[in-house]
Amino acid sequence: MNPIYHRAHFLLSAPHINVLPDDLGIEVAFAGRSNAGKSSALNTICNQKALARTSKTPGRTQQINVFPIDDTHALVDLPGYGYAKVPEAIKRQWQAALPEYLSEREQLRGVMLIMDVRHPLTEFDWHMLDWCRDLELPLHILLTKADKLKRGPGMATLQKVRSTLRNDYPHVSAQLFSSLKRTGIEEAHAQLDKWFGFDA
Ligand SMILES: Nc1nc2c(ncn2[C@@H]2O[C@H](COP(=O)(O)OP(=O)(O)OP(=O)(O)O)[C@@H](O)[C@H]2O)c(=O)[nH]1
Repeated sequence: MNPIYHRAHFLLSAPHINVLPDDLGIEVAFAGRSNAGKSSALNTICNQKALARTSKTPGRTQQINVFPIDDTHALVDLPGYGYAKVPEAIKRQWQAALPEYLSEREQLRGVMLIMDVRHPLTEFDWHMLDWCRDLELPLHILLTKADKLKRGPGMATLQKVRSTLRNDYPHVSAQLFSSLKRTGIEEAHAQLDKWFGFDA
């Protein structure tokens, strides 16, 4: 487990990718369908209770939140996707901005895609998978809320996701995760270490 992630701290919320600062160094983005458990996963990975606000009300994460770890490495929390109460115009704006961010953000090294293990590979997830594949951007799936399933069904879901993606999505890896039980943290840290170059 790499304690460097415990140093993550909130820097800013950006309403649009155009106003993100350019000098963040290497960046890893966290994406996910609204309510998948993205904020909780970020908090767990960074060992902080309220780094990214978690909420039982889906969709509170409507801005791009930036959490530097140090001067040259940052975690970026992208808005939760698919929240019903967000006005259509904002949804459309974000739908257009997301692929733009993925394609134009030069310092972006990888994407952590958070899925609820009970509802993996939603329509939004497939868009993310396709965009990242087209850009040859590595993507790692956290199948979170794994505590909601027994070990057998959890492992079966993981194997199913891996085998579904194996042939057509070579830049994708996947793991089980639980913020509640704090499982899968080491594996998630190892993936981040790789992207940030902390494993060298
Ligand atoms: N059992 C269990 N519940 C979880 C886990 N992670 C998140 N939750 C719950 O799922 C709900 C949504 O979690 P959040 O982390 O706020 O989800 P989010 O994806 O950031 O949601 P948005 O703000 O809409 O983007 C909350 O009620 C959490 O307590 C987990 O690992 N296990």
